[in-house]
Amino acid sequence: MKVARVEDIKRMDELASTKYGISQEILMENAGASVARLIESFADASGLRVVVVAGVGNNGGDGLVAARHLASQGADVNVYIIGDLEKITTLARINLDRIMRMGLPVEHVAEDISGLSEELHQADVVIDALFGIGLNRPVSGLYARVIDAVNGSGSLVVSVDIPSGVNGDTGQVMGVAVKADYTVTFGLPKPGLLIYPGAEHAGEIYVARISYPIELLEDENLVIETNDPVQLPERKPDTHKGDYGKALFIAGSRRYMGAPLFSAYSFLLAGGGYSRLATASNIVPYLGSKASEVVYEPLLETPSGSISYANKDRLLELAEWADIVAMGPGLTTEEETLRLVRDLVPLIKKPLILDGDGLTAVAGALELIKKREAPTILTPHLGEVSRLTGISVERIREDRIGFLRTLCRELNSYIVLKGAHTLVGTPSGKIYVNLTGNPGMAKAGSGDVLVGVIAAMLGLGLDVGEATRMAVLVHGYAGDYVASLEGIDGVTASRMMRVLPRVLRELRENPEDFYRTYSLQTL
Ligand SMILES: NC(=O)C1=CN([C@@H]2O[C@H](COP(=O)(O)OP(=O)(O)OC[C@H]3O[C@@H](n4cnc5c(N)ncnc54)[C@H](OP(=O)(O)O)[C@@H]3O)[C@@H](O)[C@H]2O)[C@H](O)CC1
Ligand SMILES: [K+]
Repeated sequence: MKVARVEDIKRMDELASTKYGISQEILMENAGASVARLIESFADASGLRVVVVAGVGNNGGDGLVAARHLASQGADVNVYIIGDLEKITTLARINLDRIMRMGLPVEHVAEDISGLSEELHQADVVIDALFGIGLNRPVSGLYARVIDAVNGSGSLVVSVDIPSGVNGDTGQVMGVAVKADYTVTFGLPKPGLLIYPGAEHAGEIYVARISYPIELLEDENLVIETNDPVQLPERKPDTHKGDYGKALFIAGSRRYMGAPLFSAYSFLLAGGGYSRLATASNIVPYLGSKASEVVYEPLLETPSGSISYANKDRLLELAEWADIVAMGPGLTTEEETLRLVRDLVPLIKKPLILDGDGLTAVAGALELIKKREAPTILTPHLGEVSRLTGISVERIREDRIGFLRTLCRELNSYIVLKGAHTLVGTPSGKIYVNLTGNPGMAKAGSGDVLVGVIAAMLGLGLDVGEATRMAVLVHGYAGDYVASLEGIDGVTASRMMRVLPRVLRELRENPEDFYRTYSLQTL
C-alpha cells in the first residue's frame, strides 16, 4: 500500500477537485462518515455517549461530520470546539452549522476545560478531531491541556486522520499528542502513523476510502509504501547449489564467533546455495562443529585474533568466485582490520552487504562507497548511520524518511535503517516501511541473521531492491514467529535463524496469512 506524506495528500486533494471534480466537501463527508462507521462497527450507536473534540480546521470538520452521522443513529453526542472561531474553515463552519440546527450540544472551549473534562470521563467514545495534517508547530496552552484531558479520560479514543499532536510525516510527538485506540486515516496512511512514537499513538489503524480515484492512490509520485511481500522465485528441480547464490562472508574474529555463524548459516537456512565463510583461522574448528554445511576459509590473524591485512589478495580472489559478498559482522574495530575493509570496499566488484564493523570502517570515508560500481547494501541501525554520516541521532529522528532518501541517493546504495519500524531506502529515493518485527529482536546477533537473509534473497534471484526489502520482511516475520512461540523475551538470533525455513514456506504457501496479520485494515 502506498504511504502519503502531507505534501502528497495536498497534491491528491488538488487533483481530486481540479482533475476529477471531487470536492473537499465530498471528501470531508466521506471522511466523517467513515469515522462513524468504524465506531458503529464495534458499538451500537443508539444511546452511545460520544464526545467530539474538534479544532477549527478541516480535521475538526471531519469530526463534526462524524458527530452528525452518529447523532442520526441515535448516539448521545456532545461537541466541544477548541480554537479561534474567527479562523474556522468554510467546510468546518458549514458542518458546525448543520449540527447546531440539529440541536446537538456544542460548546466553544475558550479557557476553562472543567466541563469538557467531566464529559470526557463520562464518554463511551471520544473522537479526537483537533489537528490532522495541518499540525505545523508544537502543541501548547489550551490545546495541550485538552489533549492531556483526552488522554486522562479513560474512554476509548478514535483519532481522525492522525492522533492530534503527532507529526504526520515524521511520527514525532510535537509537544504532546493524543494516545488513540483507533486512528481512521483518509485515502492513504501517513508515514507518521507507521514510525514510532507516532505508531504507538495511532493504535489500530484503519485506512478509509473516501472516493479518491485509484490513479491517485497508486500514483508513481508516491515514493513511500508499506513493505509488502514479493513473489519468491521457485526452487527449480534440476538445479545445483551454485544456482542459489555463492556467498562470501568476511566476518568474525576470536572475540566474535556468533556473528559469522549467524550470517553465514542464515544464508543457507533462508534458501542460499553455497555459503563460504572467510574468518579468523583460530575459530574455524569451533564454527565447523556448529555449522558443517558452511565452507570455511581460515584467514591469518592479528595478535588479538582479528582478520589481518595480509589476507587482502586472498579475499579479492574469493570475491571473484562469489556472486554476493557480505562484510562486517564481528570483525572488531581493530585498526588493521578496518583498513583492510576500507581497501576492499571499492575493489569488490560484486553486490556487497556492509554491516556492523564494516560500517564503522567506512564511517567518514563515504567516497569509498560512492565510487563502487556494483550494488551496495548498508544495514545500519540509528547509531551506526549517525557515525557513518556524522549527523546526530536526534537530527535523524526529526525526519528519518527524508534523511534516508537523501543518503541512499548520495551513496547510490540500498540502505536498511533498522528501528521501529525498519525503513528500506533505494538509490532512486523509494522508501519501504516494514511492518514485521518486534522490540524483542533488538539483541546481539539479530543483525547478523539479517545479513544472511539479504544474501539469500539475492541468491534466490531477486533484484537488489526486492531482495533487501524482502529480507527485512522475512527477518521481522521470523522475529514475530519466535515471539509468538517463546514470548518476546525469548527472541534470540539462533531461534530466529532456526525458523527461517518455516517463515519462507509460510510466505510461499500462505501469503494471505501475511496480509491478514500485517496489512493495514481498510474501511
Ligand atoms: N485529503 C484529505 O486527506 C482530507 C483531509 N481532510 C481533513 O483535513 C485535515 C487537514 O485540515 P487542515 O484544515 O489543513 O488542518 P488541521 O485541521 O489539521 O489543523 C487546523 C489548523 O490548526 C492550526 N494549527 C496547527 N498546529 C497547531 C498547533 N500546534 N497549535 C494550534 N493550532 C495549530 C493550523 O492553523 P494556523 O493558522 O494556526 O497555522 C491548522 O490549519 C486532514 O487531516 C483531514 O482530517 C478532509 O476533511 C477530508 C479529506
Ligand atoms: K486528529
